[in-house]
Amino acid sequence: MPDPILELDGVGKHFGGVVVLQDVSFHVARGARHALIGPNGAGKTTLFNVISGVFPPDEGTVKLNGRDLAGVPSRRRIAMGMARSFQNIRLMPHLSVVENVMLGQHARQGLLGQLKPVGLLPQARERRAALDLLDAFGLDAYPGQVVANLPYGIRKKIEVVRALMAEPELLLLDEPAAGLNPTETAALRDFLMEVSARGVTLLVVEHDMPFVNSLCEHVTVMNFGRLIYDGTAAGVREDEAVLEAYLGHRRKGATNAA
Ligand SMILES: Nc1ncnc2c1ncn2[C@@H]1O[C@H](COP(=O)(O)OP(=O)(O)OP(=O)(O)O)[C@@H](O)[C@H]1O
Repeated sequence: MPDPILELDGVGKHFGGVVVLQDVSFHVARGARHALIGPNGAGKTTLFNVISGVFPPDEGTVKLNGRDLAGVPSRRRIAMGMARSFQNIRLMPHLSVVENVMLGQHARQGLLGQLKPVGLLPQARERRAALDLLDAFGLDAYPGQVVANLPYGIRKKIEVVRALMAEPELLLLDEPAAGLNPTETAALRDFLMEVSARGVTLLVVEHDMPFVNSLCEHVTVMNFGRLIYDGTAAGVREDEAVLEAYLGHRRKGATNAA
């Protein structure tokens, strides 16, 4: 791959005696919309935690823009260009939309966890940047509204916009379509296409396969902590190891012991 933004090489992780990730190696191309899929318990969230620096791998390396991230804490990774939005929305429900988006700037500075809402809310420049971002993504109807009062699909978009305040080159999205109805899912897909068109690389963990197929051109599949497929989204539908992982299909001629 000519210009990877993210490189994983031989990543392993165990919790006590349980091996959760084993020899995971793949690259994410700069500018890609790349999905990471696999059955429940395959290790996807654990891998996201290793990539974003929640905990270190036991083996292997993770590189961002060619730089080894060993020992680099999460907040520093954000400053280096990596942002993450979580499966369960982590917006502050009692704050307004624009205030929540402004907090994304503090995430870049490593302050999100230390902020006391309202009292330390920052300045006009950051408010302007947040408003511009909301405007750019068609969310200009919402800045003053309290997040708790908004539909789930809109809150999902706001969470992504907040992550964009950190001006990431690489955005990690953990099950962005979970809990959305089909209309909201389609709107989120269009929204993420727009984010991608602005040059942000997307790495997306997702169970919703129609959503994956309509958003991502590259798919990596994990099963039992190992990588079983890494290639085009079109090819994944034909791959026997993937079919077997999801559906329990047996290859022709395979024995029960195989
Ligand atoms: N802190 C931990 N301690 C022990 N085991 C863990 C820990 N975190 C995850 N695991 C185990 O690691 C395996 C992989 O979990 P992980 O959450 O990464 O999978 P996943 O692919 O994200 O699953 P899902 O699609 O259900 O979210 C599971 O068997 C899980 O029980």
